[in-house]
Parts: sequence; C-alpha cells; structure tokens
Amino acid sequence: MLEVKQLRALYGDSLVLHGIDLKIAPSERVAVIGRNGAGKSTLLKSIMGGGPAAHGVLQWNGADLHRLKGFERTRLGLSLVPEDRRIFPHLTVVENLEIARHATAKGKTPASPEAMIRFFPMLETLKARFGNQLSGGQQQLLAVARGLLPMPKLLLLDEPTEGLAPIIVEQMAKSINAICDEHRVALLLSEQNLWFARQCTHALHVLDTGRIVFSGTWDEFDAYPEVRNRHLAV
Ligand SMILES: Nc1ncnc2c1ncn2[C@@H]1O[C@H](COP(=O)(O)OP(=O)(O)OP(=O)(O)O)[C@@H](O)[C@H]1O
Repeated sequence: MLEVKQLRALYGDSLVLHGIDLKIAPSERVAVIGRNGAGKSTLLKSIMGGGPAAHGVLQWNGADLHRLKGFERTRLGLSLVPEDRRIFPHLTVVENLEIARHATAKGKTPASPEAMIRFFPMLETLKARFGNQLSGGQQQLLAVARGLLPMPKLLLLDEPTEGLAPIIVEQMAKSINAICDEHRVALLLSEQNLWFARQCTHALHVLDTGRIVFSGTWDEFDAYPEVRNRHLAV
C-alpha cells in the first residue's frame, strides 16, 4: 500500500505541492485530475524519485521511499510511465518490451512481450517496427505496455492519452483494465481526459495548484458539479 502524507515538492525554491495526502490500497485504481500545471506529474515523479525535492511521508508497504533510489523503488514493485514515453527509437516494439523485464520487482514474474501484445492487439502488426517508425499513439500504447510488462504492484501513469485519437484511447482503457484486473495491479493515473480516467479508476483526487481540493468516487464527483466548474474548467 502507498501512503502519502503532507507531501511537499519543490523545484529549487518553488513549492509546487503544498501537502498532499493520499493512500492507495493493493489493486486499487485512483486518478489524479487537474488542469495543466496543477502538479500531477510532480506528484508521480515525487513518488518514483529522481524529480523534485520531496518532503513529507512517502511510504510503500511501510518502507520509507525517501531512502530508496529510483531503481530500488522499481524493485519494490513501482513502475512509472512518464508523459514523454521514452521509447527506444532504434529498438523494435518487441525489443522495447523485452528491456522492461529488468524492471521486475522481487518475487514477481514479468510477462513475455507476446503476452503483453495480446493485451494490446494494436501492437500485433507492429512487432518488428522500430520505435521511430511508430505514430505518437502507437508509441504511447507501447510505453504503457512496457510499464506493465514487469507486472508492477503499482503503476504510475502520467497523462497517457494526451493527443491521442479516440480509438486508441478506448483501446488503451480496455487493455489497462484487463491487465489490472487479471494481475491485481494498483494504478495511480494522472489525467485530463475525464472519460478515460473514469473508465480506468474507481476514485479520484482533484488537484488545483498543488493542493487536493476534492477526493471521492466518480459518483460523488458527479454530485458536486461545482468541483468541475471551479477547479477543472479552463
Ligand atoms: N523541472 C521543473 N522546474 C521548475 N518548475 C517545474 C518543473 N516541472 C514542473 N514545474 C512547475 O511545477 C508546476 C506543476 O507542474 P506539473 O508538470 O507537475 O503539472 P501537471 O499537472 O502535470 O501539468 P501538465 O498537465 O501540463 O503536465 C507547474 O507550475 C510547472 O511550471
């Protein structure tokens, strides 16, 4: 279980997260939504390490994440798919997937690239293509598949649908749900696409300029339209 309490994050002198509290139980799927610049990516980077300076409680199954380097967090079962994808351009789709085996947590068995591709059927005909021969949407599917291949205990997914065609967004939601259901993967999803976030998660936090201003289920969110009007409208 992930426990975040009074998390503050700074870039230099600039305080970007002002005391975030959240918990994610095993196999729970939660979204963080908010406008551009609200602090969603900063939250995910703080949990994974290697980003901003972070202070406050940051625990994974009782272990203090502050004390652990990024690769050690990976070994405990955390996996981050960053916003900028980081697909290897000169490796094929299958090779890009293979490489993720190294990020498998202790005690977990990674999926094979073929098994991941069965969850992401749009990748089937692209297996031998190089990363730099894929469209943005195809790269994004590959990045998500790669993040899931090690079968993490918690997947941190940063705005995976940004700029994608609706058909790919739909496919991605189906694939993520199928894998998370089957392998009990917990999810912390940063998103601006409410449709997608709702498909993939049970609850959400709304972030506005570094503060959580609403937490609840999607039904509760629907019951308070002022949250959307005040904190999400552009
Ligand atoms: N490396 C950085 N150095 C300094 N400030 C940063 C850095 N990265 C982000 N920020 C600032 O931190 C704030 C939160 O940014 P963050 O990227 O976490 O927001 P976000 O909600 O993920 O937005 P987006 O949807 O645009 O990615 C913004 O004001 C941003 O300008």
